[in-house]
Amino acid sequence: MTALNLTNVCKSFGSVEVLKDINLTVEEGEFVVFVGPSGCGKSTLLRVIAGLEDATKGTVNIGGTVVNSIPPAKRGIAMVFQSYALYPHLSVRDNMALCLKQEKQPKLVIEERVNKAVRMLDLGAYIDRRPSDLSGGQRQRVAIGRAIVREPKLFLFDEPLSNLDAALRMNTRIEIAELHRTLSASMIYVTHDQTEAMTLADKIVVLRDGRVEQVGSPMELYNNPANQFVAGFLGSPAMNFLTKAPLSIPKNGALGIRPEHLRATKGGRIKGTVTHVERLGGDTNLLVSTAQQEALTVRIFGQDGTRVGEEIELDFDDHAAFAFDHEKQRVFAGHG
Ligand SMILES: Nc1ncnc2c1ncn2[C@@H]1O[C@H](COP(=O)(O)OP(=O)(O)OP(=O)(O)O)[C@@H](O)[C@H]1O
Repeated sequence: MTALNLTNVCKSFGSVEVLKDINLTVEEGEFVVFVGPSGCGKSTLLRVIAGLEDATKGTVNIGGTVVNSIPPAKRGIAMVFQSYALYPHLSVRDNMALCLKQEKQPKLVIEERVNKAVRMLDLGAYIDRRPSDLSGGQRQRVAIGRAIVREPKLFLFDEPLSNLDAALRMNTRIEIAELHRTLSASMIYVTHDQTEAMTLADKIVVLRDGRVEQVGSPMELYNNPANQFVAGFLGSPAMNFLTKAPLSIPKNGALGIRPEHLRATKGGRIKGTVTHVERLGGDTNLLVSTAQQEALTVRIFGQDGTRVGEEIELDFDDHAAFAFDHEKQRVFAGHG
């Protein structure tokens, strides 16, 4: 069954059109990530699905029911916010149980579901604490627990890791992936972080300026971007775009080459000077200024001894390069 179906969804605030004709399907059990630059409409789309905003046009169908006129609490969804949104005066247990109490669920059911979520999220030691006595990561786990106990048809996450530091982000990311495997639930997750998108998603939806640019599995989008925006958005360091000779480049277009596909080699077609070296341990990133004054990033083996100021010759396999036309769309003739 389909968990979510969006048909021609539009959303305007006054005269500003924020979502433009969004069509999207989320299959049951799928982990779908909305990704895109700040202001592209990710959160608004999630809020329209949740019912916190009304769609100006189009239909929102959750689990086979059109929910446009159904209030958020009755849509069978649970949302986890960046800000946790916990009740400060309630304990962890009561924060998690509150929604079920409001639904007038039997006491035994509440206890069972809360205990199960507590075990799943390893929150046993904190059950009687208030949110103010928890770390950011623990608070976010409580917020996730509060969503789990509702046993929703669809989980919605709005940048849930943004307030956590780098190490905790990675741990919590893994926990969310494990949770998805355990619950086999349908999940939609909003982030502007492409690492989160690549590592968590079954399916990534790349949004830009209120429109869907491309939908696909992480590696589909990485290996087969439909346009220059998607190509440049996914991948770290980002794809290089060359626009000047001596290479064969579409008229007024660009040639895209990922940093890991460039290699230093004598007689290479791209000549340049190393302007900066970033040693990350396992990898090293070289910033190179080409003879045509274009900046390139090259990812090489971490132990390489290249220094700033060195002359360098670079090359790549032609089949690893992507050609984009003057409208930034992918061109397949001759490349890719
Ligand atoms: N209530 C509102 N009234 C007017 N404009 C709004 C409202 N909510 C959002 N917008 C506008 O809609 C656009 C999309 O906002 P949204 O928060 O969905 O973007 P986002 O992709 O989630 O961005 P970010 O990654 O920065 O959170 C922005 O230009 C924003 O200013």
